[in-house]
Amino acid sequence: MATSSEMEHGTKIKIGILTASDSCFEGKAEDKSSANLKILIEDKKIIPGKVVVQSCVPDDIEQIKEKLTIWSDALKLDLILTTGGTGFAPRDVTPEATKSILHKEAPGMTIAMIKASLDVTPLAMLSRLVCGTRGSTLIINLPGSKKGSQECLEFVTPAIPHAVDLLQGNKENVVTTHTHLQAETTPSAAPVSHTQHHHQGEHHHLGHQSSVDDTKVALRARESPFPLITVEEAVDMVLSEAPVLGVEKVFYKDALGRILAEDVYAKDPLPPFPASIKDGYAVVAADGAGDRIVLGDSTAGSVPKGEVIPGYCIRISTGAPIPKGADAVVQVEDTKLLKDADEGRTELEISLLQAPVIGQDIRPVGFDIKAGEKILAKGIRLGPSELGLAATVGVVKLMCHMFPVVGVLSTGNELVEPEAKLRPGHIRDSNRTTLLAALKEHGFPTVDLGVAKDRPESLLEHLKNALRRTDVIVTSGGVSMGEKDLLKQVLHVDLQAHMHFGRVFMKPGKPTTFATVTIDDTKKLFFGLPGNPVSAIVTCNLYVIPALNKMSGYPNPRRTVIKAKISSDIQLDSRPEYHRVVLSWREDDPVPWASSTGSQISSRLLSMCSANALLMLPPKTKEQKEMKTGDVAEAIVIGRL
Ligand SMILES: Nc1nc2c(c(=O)[nH]1)N[C@H]1C(S)=C(S)[C@@H](COP(=O)(O)OP(=O)(O)OC[C@H]3O[C@@H](n4cnc5c(N)ncnc54)[C@H](O)[C@@H]3O)O[C@H]1N2
Ligand code: MOO
Ligand SMILES: [Mg+2]
Repeated sequence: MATSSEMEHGTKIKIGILTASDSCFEGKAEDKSSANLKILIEDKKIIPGKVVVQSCVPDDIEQIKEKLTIWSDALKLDLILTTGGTGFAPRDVTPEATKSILHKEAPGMTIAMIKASLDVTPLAMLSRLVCGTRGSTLIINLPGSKKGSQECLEFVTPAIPHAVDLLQGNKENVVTTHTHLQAETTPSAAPVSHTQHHHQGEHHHLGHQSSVDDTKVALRARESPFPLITVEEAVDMVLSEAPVLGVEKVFYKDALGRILAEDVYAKDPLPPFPASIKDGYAVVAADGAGDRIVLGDSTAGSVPKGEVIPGYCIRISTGAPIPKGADAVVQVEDTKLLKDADEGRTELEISLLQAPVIGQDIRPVGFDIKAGEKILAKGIRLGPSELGLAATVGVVKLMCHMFPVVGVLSTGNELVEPEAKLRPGHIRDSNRTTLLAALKEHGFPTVDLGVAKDRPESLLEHLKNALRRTDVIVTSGGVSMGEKDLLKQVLHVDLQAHMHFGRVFMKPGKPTTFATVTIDDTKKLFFGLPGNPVSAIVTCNLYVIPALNKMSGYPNPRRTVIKAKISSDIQLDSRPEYHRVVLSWREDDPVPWASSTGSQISSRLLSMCSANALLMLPPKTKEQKEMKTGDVAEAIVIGRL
């Protein structure tokens, strides 16, 4: 459901992907990067184009040059992406090969990739990516790794359609882009209306001027302008704003976790032929107990030859078709061997120990599923057995609700990548990892939007990029009262977002923010979660997951709430608390017991470790200051029980 940049651009960019790698060429390594780039372009539509050619060459300067030249001059591709061969290894020669065939270099694109990559890893300093044009073809070197190539491509995608327009001489598109750019960068420009906004939506990624003034720190608000609402009010608001997404046909193998949008009927009956329920002998029941001559066999997957007549039987396996003439199956345990031949290779005669009953151990046609029967109802979630049922009846394309694409953005000048060296004053970004994993665990497609700095321009740039690529944006940090907490202002002032709430009476998660923006008649949801690691994941569970459930078509998108007993006394907080607990069952007690994960300070992610529920504790009152061991409270289930 993410915005299709194809619609914005109108033309399809012809793209080639060239992998330069000795090991991939020799088949010693899998070329994951080029496959991923193709998915990004054709499925995720990050560029309005089509991959028309893909090839892998060794790290050989002549072979790389040859491909680039033919693809530019003969195939007249609009864009060539190379992946691999850009590092410091002796065989890495992609930049040299590229440079030697370019007519003009485009260092700005290289700088854009390196600048943004440096926020991800200091090793980006070693990048040697070259970009430029040959004739009307734009050539971009990307790193060899899947992650690196994806990130770098994403960093330059905002400029690609315009670059192609310029190279192709698409005057109309070029003029529109310039006009919008000028409008966007005029300092006195009034805040855009919704109509203007969605018009600008086509190219808004080309300028990131923010109207938020973050310089007058002394004059910042000393009180939050947002009313403190209850969690119930907040959840209701989120659910009433979240739209149920449209439907699409999904291949059954890709439909796990989707909500079915139309009933599914069986075309054929199951079993499609009368089938045996047991391994034994197909017989004529009226013949009674006693001896039978074995005529042959019927095993699953074959069509039995011959007909069973009184005095005879056919050996049969579970699931095999019942042969003509037979009306009962007698399991092998109820028979005795009378005569065999060829040292037991042939069964000649057996005896039935009991008289069979007509129809015994036979599944008639349509016993499990009748032809035309409704087997899956609209609104159900497609789990393993539902997909199996679709497979059984041969319905391989299922009409399902779309999944929302969810982007996760961290904000904060203090954040570094987990793999980077910790510098003074910095901490590692954990929220992005936690939130992306939580969303993935629920089956939603995610986009890692990286880290924005606590600056209006950086926030705006990241949010605009996110708006193009996702249906729902989940950010963490920057929503409270600090001088660097600018997210609410950027949403409101620069993006004209409708701010539904900005504070909730809860612990953790008080500054949780929810806003919506409508672009091209499509509503995008923003969840500005608080930066404290526990606050972020608790509020993701409380607000984001139900919203995504609703968007995906769940008839009941709310979280599951059960009752639990408290394992030890808990002091109540002045705010309603969502206390992290591990629920487990004790012998002879049907109600689970909730044991606290320890200190509940919202910076302590350890308090989420192993927690499978959030115990909903009421705020402290004069009358009640604590809850006692054995008291019952409600708990939101957030993990495996
Ligand atoms: N004057 C007030 N100060 C604060 C209030 C308040 O009402 N008045 N609310 C407090 C509450 S409650 C919370 S929760 C936090 C929320 O703060 P922000 O959402 O503005 O988040 P930051 O200030 O950016 O960060 C808070 C904290 O979390 C750390 N952090 C941020 N992002 C990450 C990340 N991706 N991974 C790991 N840790 C992260 C950050 O370094 C800070 O320590 O505000 C209180 N203040
Ligand atoms: O509401 Mo904050 O999330 O306590 O730390
Ligand atoms: Mg803050």
